[in-house]
Amino acid sequence: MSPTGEDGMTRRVEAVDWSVYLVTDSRCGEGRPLLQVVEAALRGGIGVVQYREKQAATRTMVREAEALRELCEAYGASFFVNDRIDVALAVDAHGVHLGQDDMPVPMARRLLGPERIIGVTVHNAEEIRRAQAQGADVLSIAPVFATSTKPDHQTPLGIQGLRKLAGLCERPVVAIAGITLENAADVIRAGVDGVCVVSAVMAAPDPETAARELRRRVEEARAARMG
Ligand SMILES: Cc1ncc(COP(=O)(O)OP(=O)(O)O)c(N)n1
Ligand SMILES: Cc1ncsc1CCOP(=O)(O)O
Ligand SMILES: [Mg+2]
Repeated sequence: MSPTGEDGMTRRVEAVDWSVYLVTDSRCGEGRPLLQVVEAALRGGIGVVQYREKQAATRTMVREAEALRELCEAYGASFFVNDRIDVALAVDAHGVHLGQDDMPVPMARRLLGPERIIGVTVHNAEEIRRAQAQGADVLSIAPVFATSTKPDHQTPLGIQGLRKLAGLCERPVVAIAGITLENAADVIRAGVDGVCVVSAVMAAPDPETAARELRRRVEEARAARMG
């Protein structure tokens, strides 16, 4: 399959730009419409958007997810749905993101087919080994730092813990939790391909500038890492 589908969206995992990965949370947008905040973030250079909505009715979710998928398409970004394989399929998302309590990867693969991307949250070496063996396409190491955005998170790994786990990953790998403009470069230097953020962009007074500045710091840190 070509990196870009007929609709202009990037479909192959190798072609996804993981640098700055926005996970949405409608409670973090300071009352602003979700689409408005995400569009500003896309203008600032977000490469991946994940629709993460825990409470809404399914009808609301498919409406919002479809609108976000179209927006991502317009900006050449990739679009994922958190947890909900049915919603991902209904709106033709690039893929889904699954945690350790969500649909197991082999079952998700049967439902999604070979071409949609499956991302998996990993907290330790055993989860990395299993996710890779089961064919996850991208790993998200969590939690790097403490965050109030997901209060039920596990004990934070810190930069040293992140570095150890990132070294075990043979697939694209990102990191999440408590990532801000101030620590994004340290996270990239620990060996991941991108940073995932909720509040650093969703709650920023100016989400476009926040996304642009995050991207600049990620690119600088990656360039320095490569020497
Ligand atoms: C990119 C990314 N990484 C981690 C998570 C968390 O997934 P999960 O552990 O299933 O928790 P919920 O987000 O479902 O509460 C994520 N969503 N995205
Ligand atoms: C979805 C998710 N999974 C682990 S932490 C987290 C939330 C991260 O939010 P923030 O970027 O605001 O710390
Ligand atoms: Mg989940």
